[in-house]
Amino acid sequence: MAKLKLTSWLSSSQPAPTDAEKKKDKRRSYVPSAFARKSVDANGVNDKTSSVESVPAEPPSRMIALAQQITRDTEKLDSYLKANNLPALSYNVDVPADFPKLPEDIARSRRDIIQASKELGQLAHGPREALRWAVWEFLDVLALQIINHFGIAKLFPIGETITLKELASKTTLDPVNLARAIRLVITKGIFREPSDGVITHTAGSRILAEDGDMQAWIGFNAEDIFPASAHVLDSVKTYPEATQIVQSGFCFAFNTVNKEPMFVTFGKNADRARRMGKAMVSLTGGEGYEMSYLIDVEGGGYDFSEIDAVGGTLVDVGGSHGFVSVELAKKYKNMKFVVQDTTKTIASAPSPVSEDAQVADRISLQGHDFFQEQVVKDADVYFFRWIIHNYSTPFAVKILKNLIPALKPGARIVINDHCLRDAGQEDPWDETVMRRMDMVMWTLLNAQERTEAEFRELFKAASDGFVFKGVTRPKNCRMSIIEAVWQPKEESKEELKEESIEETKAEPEDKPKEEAKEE
Ligand SMILES: C[S@@+](CC[C@H](N)C(=O)[O-])C[C@H]1O[C@@H](n2cnc3c(N)ncnc32)[C@H](O)[C@@H]1O
Repeated sequence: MAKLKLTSWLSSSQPAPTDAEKKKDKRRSYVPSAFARKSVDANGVNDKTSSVESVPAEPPSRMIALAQQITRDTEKLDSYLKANNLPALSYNVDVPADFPKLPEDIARSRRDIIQASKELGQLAHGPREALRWAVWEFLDVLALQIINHFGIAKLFPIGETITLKELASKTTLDPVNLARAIRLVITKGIFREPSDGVITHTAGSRILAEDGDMQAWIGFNAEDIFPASAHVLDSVKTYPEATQIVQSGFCFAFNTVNKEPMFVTFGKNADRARRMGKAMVSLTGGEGYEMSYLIDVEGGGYDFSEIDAVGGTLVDVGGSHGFVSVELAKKYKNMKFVVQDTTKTIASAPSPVSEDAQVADRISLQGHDFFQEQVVKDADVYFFRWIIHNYSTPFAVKILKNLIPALKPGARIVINDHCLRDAGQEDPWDETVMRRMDMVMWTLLNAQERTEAEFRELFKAASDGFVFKGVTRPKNCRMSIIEAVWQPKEESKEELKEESIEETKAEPEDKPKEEAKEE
């Protein structure tokens, strides 16, 4: 097995790494950086994300500054809503579930309100009490898990009331237990109790009642990720290097350690697999993840027009049912697409893949395991969306290496994933979401989100023939576009090809091939 060429944070002046340290290094290409915020004010707040104006003489306290900012931004948002005949914001059952697309400055105000009010609340709690109760947030998830699992929101009509007793009679839940769970979610604006023991809907409970994808999102998070997250500690205590997909918190939670990865477990349970699929639909339809960001070139999406002009081919590796390729094919009328996924996933894809024959005729679907050598030779683009973040470094490197025998000079590798910025450099809410996603990857798959430097290292570890082009990110989108181009030194391609084939036979330790076979 060829050695991974990863930058080590242990400089040569330091003692030689132990075996355990070497194993840890395999997981991620560690890039020292990041804990120092670039621009922090005297109160420890990142001034890049705060639009509080400084007053030269005697600055207001942080709390006052935050409160003033909240007032200013709230007035701005409220005026915009009024000017556009949009309903005032409330928990009322009839308010729209989503904001319309807002102009940039109003969207900025909205984000600042969210962040500033969170910070103000923290300050008002004080450090000790804020910490004490931060760790109890999992209990909110528990209550939501119960409410969602038993479909409580669907049990009585929107706009009507129901007694807790009657509501309980429609479930197998004990009325006292139902009341306990429902009264905790009420503190989050989900349902309301206008009089003792009488429940009615809010906008939040209405979504829970009507949005099947949101039910799946909550179910997947509360019933799969939540128990799995409670076992990450077991997993890292047992396997500190945390690189193997069959040794994740998920595997510990569901008794599949060293047996099968999560994808295989889900492949054996149609309901769970469907729930995860719908949860992904909910996520990718949500703010910051819409597919339009990839397509909209003016907004920073990827420009495939050169490839389209020559009728080139894009391979959508791990492309599920091909919905990304379908959207691309609608915009690029000459390109061809090969969507690859596990045989099981491909078998369940809609046929035709699109109602539009001009689109469908240019898209073919193919069962292919990306832990095997790439079978589509000389394509122009190999595209990975939401794939590389599912794997720790040894696996991700292997996926890239498996491309090499198929690559022609100039072939592009385009990854569409999160790309983490240095700590404190992201919009605070986006940073929270992206770092939580990083924890989800760890929990489920011993995988990770990556920084630009880590993506660069990943390509470098796979082969020097990959020339890293960099990372772009469409405005307001959380996902980035990471690109490398295959430009091998003449003599190295054969060598790399042999190396890749050898590694397909040998590594990584937990036999990823089984994953694709069973899926
Ligand atoms: C998170 S989904 C991403 C799907 C799609 N690219 C998207 O943007 O939504 C990961 C996909 O990888 C597929 N997959 C998992 N293991 C695979 C393997 N070994 N070979 C090919 N596809 C695989 C799964 O079936 C799933 O469709």
